[in-house]
Amino acid sequence: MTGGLEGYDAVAEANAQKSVLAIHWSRICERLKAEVGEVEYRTWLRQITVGPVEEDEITLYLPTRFLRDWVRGQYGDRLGALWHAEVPAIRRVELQVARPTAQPAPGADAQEAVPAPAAAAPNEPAAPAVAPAATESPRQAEVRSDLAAPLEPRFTFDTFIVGKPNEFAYACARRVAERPSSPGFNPLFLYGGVGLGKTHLMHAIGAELLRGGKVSVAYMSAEKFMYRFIGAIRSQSTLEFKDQLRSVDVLMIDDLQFLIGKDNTQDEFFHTFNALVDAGRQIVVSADKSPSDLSGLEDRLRTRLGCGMVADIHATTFELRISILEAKAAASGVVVPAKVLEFLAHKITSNVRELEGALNRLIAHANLFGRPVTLEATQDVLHDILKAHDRRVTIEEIQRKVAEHWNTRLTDMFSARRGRAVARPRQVAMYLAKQLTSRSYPEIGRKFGNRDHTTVMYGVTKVEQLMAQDPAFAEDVELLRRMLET
Ligand SMILES: Nc1ncnc2c1ncn2[C@@H]1O[C@H](COP(=O)(O)OP(=O)(O)OP(=O)(O)O)[C@@H](O)[C@H]1O
Repeated sequence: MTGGLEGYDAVAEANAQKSVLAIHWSRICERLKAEVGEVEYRTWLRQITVGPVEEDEITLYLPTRFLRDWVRGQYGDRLGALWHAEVPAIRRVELQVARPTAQPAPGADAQEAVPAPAAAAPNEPAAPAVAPAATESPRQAEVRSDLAAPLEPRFTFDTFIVGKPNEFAYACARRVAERPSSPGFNPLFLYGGVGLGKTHLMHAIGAELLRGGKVSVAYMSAEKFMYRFIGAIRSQSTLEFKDQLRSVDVLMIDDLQFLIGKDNTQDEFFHTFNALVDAGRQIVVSADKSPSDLSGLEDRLRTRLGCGMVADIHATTFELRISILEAKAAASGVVVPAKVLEFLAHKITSNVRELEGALNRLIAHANLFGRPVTLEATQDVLHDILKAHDRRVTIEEIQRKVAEHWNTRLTDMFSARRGRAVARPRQVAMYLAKQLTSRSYPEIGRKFGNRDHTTVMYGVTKVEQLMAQDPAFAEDVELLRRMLET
């Protein structure tokens, strides 16, 4: 944790450029996916990695000449236009062949990726040793953007509202941010239901640590961890991946429950975990359940996870919801009457993400039309969200009804089977889940056998397209919707 070495500025600048480009790139990828569809995207575009920008030209890398030529021929112009729209200073895209070392495109991670083959077991890398880049460069305050996701600037301790349900988790997070690797607090295990602030607290720890000193922080979801790991096996760079991970001061892994059933990745995580803790580095993990309730994780991992500090975040109380709404309304600069805040806090009790989403919509509406926020306007603008909350259709109910209707097995809603006979009803159930509940794409994905949110987005779009093309199919879906609504 030393710093101030020669070359620091250049490294810091390069890192800053990398993380800014990564943000632009992830937006471009979302657009590309929407334009060309998931399958095309995964076949041709997901392997692109972003290189440097020089003057008005950005370099993008592809792993083989064939892919490079294909992408250049089919998508070269579109890539150029999308980059220019994102970053007007970029006018040209240069496609080159290179082994990927930069951050791959979001979703580079096959959603239903085959776990690592036995021949490439995590602890027996077949690859030749690759020099660990991270340990060679001067250590500095950095988010390891080469390795992990950028931190969300909104998620700080200052913007986290503390109340009874989360005060213990908040205090533990603060303590870790102030004194990482303290005995009794390593690992810090945060758990609780969806949308209650686990990710927010993890990012806040990261932001605070970066503010305070020369420390390298890597935050990533467990899902990303797995895909990075699989990617490293495929590209025969597991040793490099391990070295990168083990060179950070603080490793934060979000939504650990994703690793349930992914034995090879669990194994790798376990070894990384031990190596880091033994070297006095801090680990922070979040999950939807406590370590002891995470059945499906290996016992030795659950035991180690529970060895430090375990802190839960409980469901919100009315008081906490009001405090959060007040703070967010005040930060927006739009006047939201107390009775509207109370109405929202009464109606939307599921989690903070939904509460925040509803308030944001009201604020956006007020800004757009320049009208004051009133209770009547709230009921009107949020009628779909409020209806979903009144009706309380669950995703499980939707899955059951859809499976019955198409005469498929309920388990196929969660299975990895992809044949059209099972995939289509699954997509319809995803579509109805999006329409009839206020769940987010990632939450829906989790309910469908831990699928990626992009799979859900693709499924929803597919059903919309089919409904537009095929009136009989549209009628079927509408019928199901009506049955579920009543
Ligand atoms: N106490 C809080 N104060 C302010 N904002 C909060 C609080 N709790 C949650 N939020 C906000 O709610 C949203 C969802 O929180 P977050 O993503 O941290 O949830 P999570 O527990 O990680 O959910 P998931 O299990 O889905 O990953 C974020 O925008 C976050 O800023």
